[in-house]
Amino acid sequence: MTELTKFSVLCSLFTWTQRTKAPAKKRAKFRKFLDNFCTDRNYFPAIRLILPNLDRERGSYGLKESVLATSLIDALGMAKDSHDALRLVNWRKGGAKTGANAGNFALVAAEVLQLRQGTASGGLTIKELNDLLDQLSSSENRGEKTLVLSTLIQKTNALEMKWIIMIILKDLKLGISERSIFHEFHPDAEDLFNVTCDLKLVCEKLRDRNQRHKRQDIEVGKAVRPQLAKRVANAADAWKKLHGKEVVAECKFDGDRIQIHKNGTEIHFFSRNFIDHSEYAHGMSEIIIQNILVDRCILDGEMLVWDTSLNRFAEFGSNQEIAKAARDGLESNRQLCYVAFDILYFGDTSVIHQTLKERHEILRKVVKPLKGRFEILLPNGGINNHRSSGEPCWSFIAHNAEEVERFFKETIENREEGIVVKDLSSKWEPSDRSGKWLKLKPDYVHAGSDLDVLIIGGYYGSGRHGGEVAQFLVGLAERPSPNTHPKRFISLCRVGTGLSDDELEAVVTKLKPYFRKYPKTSPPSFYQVTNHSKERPDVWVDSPEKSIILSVTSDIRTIESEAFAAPYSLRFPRIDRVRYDKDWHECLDVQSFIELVQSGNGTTQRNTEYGSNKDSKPKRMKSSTRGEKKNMSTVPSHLSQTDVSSVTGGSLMFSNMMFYFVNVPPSHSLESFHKLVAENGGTFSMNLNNAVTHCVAADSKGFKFEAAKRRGDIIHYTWVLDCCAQKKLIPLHLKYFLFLSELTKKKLQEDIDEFSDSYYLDLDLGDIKQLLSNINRSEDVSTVDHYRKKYCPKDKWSIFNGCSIYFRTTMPSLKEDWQILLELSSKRFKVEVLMGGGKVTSNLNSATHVVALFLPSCHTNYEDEIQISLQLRENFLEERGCI
Ligand SMILES: Nc1ncnc2c1ncn2[C@@H]1O[C@H](COP(=O)(O)OP(=O)(O)OP(=O)(O)O)[C@@H](O)[C@H]1O
Repeated sequence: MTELTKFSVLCSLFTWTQRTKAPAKKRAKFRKFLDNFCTDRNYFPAIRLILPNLDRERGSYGLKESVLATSLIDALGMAKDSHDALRLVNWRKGGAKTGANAGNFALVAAEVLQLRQGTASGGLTIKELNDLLDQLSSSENRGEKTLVLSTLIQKTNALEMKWIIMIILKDLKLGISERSIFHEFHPDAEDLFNVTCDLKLVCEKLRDRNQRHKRQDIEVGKAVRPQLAKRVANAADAWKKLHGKEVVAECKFDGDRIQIHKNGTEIHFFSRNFIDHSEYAHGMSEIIIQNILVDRCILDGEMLVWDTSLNRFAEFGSNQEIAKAARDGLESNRQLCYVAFDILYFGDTSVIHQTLKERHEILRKVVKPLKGRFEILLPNGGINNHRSSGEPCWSFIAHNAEEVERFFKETIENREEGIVVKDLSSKWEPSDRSGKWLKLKPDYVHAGSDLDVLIIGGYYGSGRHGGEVAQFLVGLAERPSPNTHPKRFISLCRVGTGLSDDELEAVVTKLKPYFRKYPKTSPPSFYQVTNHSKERPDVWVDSPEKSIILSVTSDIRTIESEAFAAPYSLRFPRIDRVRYDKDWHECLDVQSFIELVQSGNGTTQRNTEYGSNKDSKPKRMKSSTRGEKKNMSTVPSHLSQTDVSSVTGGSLMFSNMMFYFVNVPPSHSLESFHKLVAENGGTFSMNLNNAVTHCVAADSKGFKFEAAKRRGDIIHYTWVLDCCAQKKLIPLHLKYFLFLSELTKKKLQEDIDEFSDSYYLDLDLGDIKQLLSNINRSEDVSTVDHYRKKYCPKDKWSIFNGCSIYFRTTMPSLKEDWQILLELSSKRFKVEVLMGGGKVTSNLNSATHVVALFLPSCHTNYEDEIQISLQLRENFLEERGCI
């Protein structure tokens, strides 16, 4: 009898399975357990404890490690500040005693429990345990949960309690896959589970291992394990894999994968983990009922949020918030929107065995789309119909790899997550990831030196990294006043991946002396942080000037962040490398970060165009839970609009043009350019958006420049100045381009050489200078240096190589004729310097040497000085082997 079997038997099976390496032996032992202890073939009570993550009969326990720790402390009646209580709370770090177990909550708990529970089994049966776990999941507050936990503690020993904790945390770490357990249980178990997601049903229907089960089709009301996509490296790869097939390429929407089951007025919203998300019902059920034209149906798709004011999908992460707002009847310009990309069932038949092409046709007939609320994704029609012309479409039939590649690029430029390429002749198969759907996502963006962040805190790891800091809280600098170092750092994100174990250890070892714990409510004052639990590190770096810079990369998209103090956080951040070569104060500042996010993020750009009546603020920044962010300006000073209200009109030469200044030369301010543009009838944007017609820059460096390059041509700022000086629109000769896009290059291929030099346009001296300065000469310079060193190491033609010499020739109260003499002699010296490969400079600041010339005219003391300076000169020449 399964239910009367002692839980200790199951514990022995767990312990044995965990220790045994050979998969076959593990499976054999599991079979033995089923045959010997489940003689009544009532398998579910035991199997739900073996595969707790698949059991949907019991609701969630609402107990993750930290709540479980405090509940156990109460259940055991321990003082909160006792040594063992702290070990439970700090389970990731562990204590001296827990060393090896740090990072594994169940093991740390078992150590603590061992001292209190002893080793004798409490004799709990499988039925009693299941009843108590039912109580635990249905109890509504922590007090009730604590009572159930204390009953469990009374009826078990430490070993049994350890396994119960693992069941509650839904991860037994047995080292045997779900698939092996299913296969050993019954050859059809996995298939049946995939189409029903119902463990109880699987256990009940497949009691006889020798009796095969007729392949079951999907049913309305029972979640199906979703078909998945396989990742490919690039469009060519995708094309190769689907060779000869008819292929549809679709945008990869970034929301929650949701299966909608409609049965009359009964609607379910099943997630990938087959949880029914009833919170979507308030915002969506009515729409689903009215716009699905059949009574029974299963749709596959993505739940997203549509922003009606921006007319686009909102960034990932707001589904729950908007679902709650819909439930509470709150007005908002954002609403839930379901995008159906497939149909699995309609009427009274499953259609997963039909081809995708056929399913698309069914989808078209069955769903009446509603803009921004309920969309269908079809290559011809559906959501594609309301994209404005010029915008990339959401889905299309691809004819070659180049088309897929272009679509992928457009989608990424539009800041979507990626694309999914599908075989139109394929069936829909539950849980399949064999390659009928291929996903293409952008690689991490290598921000290079631009995304340099400072480590400000550390989190203890779990498992292999238990007991040591394994992740970091990183921050950006608050922009310091000129010529000073930053004084405060603003939390940006938590990052843990990217470093090898050795690299991680090296960083942690270096920082260890500066790791300090601070009370939860008062973190170090030099960090601006939130009180969000996700952010709170286990230790802080208590002196930023001792900390280390990390270069991080991330998915190209950022997210608005409530957890961290910076207005945006990074999505899927990774450590690119540790920047031991950089000082702590060389960390990126938050305003530059905002600038680079906004320069590349379509969702934040619409309202920032000069001349529009719209609100000119960039995207609203969410306030943190405790309002720390309120003190920070949402619009950094360099992003705030230039006030051009007082500008009086000049020409209209820039009319119909919108300028975006990537950067400006030090000699000019951004405002001055904005004013020039406005004076001449143009408009400007603070961000790089689709309306910008002219991207202008002074310098081809930086993240913003890279972002602008991805979009197209970049013009040198001198063009704007030249137009204004000549009061006419000068043709955009090639010399005015700082960067030419491939498209423009192609167009101009017949007119220019590799350095963008025109074959037939006449150039003046200024043009040539400009052209030369556009050429990256670093390689040429190093080649010249190489030959100079090789062939004339101490030659008189290169004695002044590398010197930049400033001549002081003016002297106060010098007679005119003496002054002429002095200048004549300095001329000779200057020629000498030039002949020796040096430079003469008139800028004292850039000089490597200063030469003062004196004449024995008005003051006798000068004679001494002449002697000294001549002597100096001789020494100098001698040093260089000239004398
Ligand atoms: N047009 C689409 N077709 C299929 N899946 C889509 C589409 N748009 C968005 N998706 C999402 O992409 C997922 C498919 O990718 P995959 O199967 O690899 O899921 P994943 O493991 O969650 O991957 P990722 O982390 O890349 O989203 C689906 O689960 C779904 O949520």
